[in-house]
Amino acid sequence: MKPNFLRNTILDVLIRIEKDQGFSHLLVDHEIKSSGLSPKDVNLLTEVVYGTMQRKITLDYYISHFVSSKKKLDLWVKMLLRMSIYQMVYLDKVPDHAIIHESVEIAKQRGHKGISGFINGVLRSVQRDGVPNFDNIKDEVKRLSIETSHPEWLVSRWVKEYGVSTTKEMCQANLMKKPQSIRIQPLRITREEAMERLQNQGFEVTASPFSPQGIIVEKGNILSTDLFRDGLVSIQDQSSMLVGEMLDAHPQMVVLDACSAPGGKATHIAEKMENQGVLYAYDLHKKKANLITKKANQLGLSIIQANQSDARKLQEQHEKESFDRILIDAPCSGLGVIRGKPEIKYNKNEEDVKRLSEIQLDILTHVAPLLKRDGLLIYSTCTVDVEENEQVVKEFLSNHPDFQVDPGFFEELPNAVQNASGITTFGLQLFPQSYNTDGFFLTRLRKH
Ligand SMILES: C[S@@+](CC[C@H](N)C(=O)[O-])C[C@H]1O[C@@H](n2cnc3c(N)ncnc32)[C@H](O)[C@@H]1O
Repeated sequence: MKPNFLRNTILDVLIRIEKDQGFSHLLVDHEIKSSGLSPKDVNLLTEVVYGTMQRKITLDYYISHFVSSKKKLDLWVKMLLRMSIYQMVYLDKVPDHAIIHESVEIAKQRGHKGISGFINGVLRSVQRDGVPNFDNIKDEVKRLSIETSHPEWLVSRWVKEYGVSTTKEMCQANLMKKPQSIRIQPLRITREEAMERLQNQGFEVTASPFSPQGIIVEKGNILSTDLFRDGLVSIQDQSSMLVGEMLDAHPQMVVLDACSAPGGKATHIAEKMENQGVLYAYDLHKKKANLITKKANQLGLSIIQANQSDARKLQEQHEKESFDRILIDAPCSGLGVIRGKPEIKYNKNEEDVKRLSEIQLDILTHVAPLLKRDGLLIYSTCTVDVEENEQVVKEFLSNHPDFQVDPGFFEELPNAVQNASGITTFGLQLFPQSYNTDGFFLTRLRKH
């Protein structure tokens, strides 16, 4: 292996995420599979890549105290400073002098002597003086933006939508790790048996209060287990499990999942239907639609018919009022899943939110006629934003007097979320800080 291989790899991944606006989880997964790193190095790579991405704005604030704003930094130099300062401030695994030494070596390999001297100077100043605090930033939104590394437009928007204290908690929660959760395939294994088998393999697990199929995995890598390999469990955030729980799908029903890939919720619904009936699952992209079939096969679920289609054109293939249940898990800005995909907070903007809310309403409007009378439709997103969630539902209802938010929805929510702070007349907004889940919105509409 080349000298400083691990840190050079981390630097390359960070540069690619920034330059190509790549997804951190895909790039990290690719690197883990192809680089032959040891489990210990994989942990450090994951921690430093995600941590540096999560704290980008804060790290740039620190850097601005040691480097004149007039100095133009190459991307790799900026990234090397960010990842080095991240390790010095937030991790205690490696001593500062070792971090500085390695960073200077990398700078020598990639640049000229002046650059390695510059890196050495900045990092030694950080080591000597420590990083600045945020006390002198008087504007609250700006301070929160820099302290928790969320862009100012987003902090300001959340403050308007949810108030200062919820926003503060949300921004801070977005910097924390979230436990993984899994869902058992109940036609193959019980929750008790799965928990026992995992405990026997050294996992720390607890039963999810969101779903009788859910298990929270506090510690351990589920991907390496036979349970996962053999399709007895699948990975799913607890918030997403609420969809399958609340759709109230039964065996022999005809169900539509209009925006379905990669099929996490479709497979849950098929499990609820005990693999009897039919579940049509569509996605705009053919490649993604294939993922649904793959997942269904892994879990031994044969009632899912996955195909490519634009949800807005499904009336060309299906009769009006032909579905007992419909799920619209709409494309969204993803502001609820920042913990797992930190680049989202930097790549999205207010125009994206507006554009997506128009698409969401359009999909809802075109799919709604397919629902039978007295049927149920769930609208959900993995975002935290009023315009994409409550406003879309409000607008849809104002144009569709034959639909209402199903009062039974609120009554049937699991006890754990009965008093959630995000409940409004339009549905349930889960905040990441409330139950240590993704940020997620769902509501259930009934057609009369
Ligand atoms: C939030 S994801 C769905 C996640 C999925 N329900 C699950 O649980 O695995 C939204 C999906 O909608 C798809 N999509 C976007 N626009 C669409 C459209 N007009 N019609 C159908 N699918 C669409 C995207 O490709 C994406 O896979």
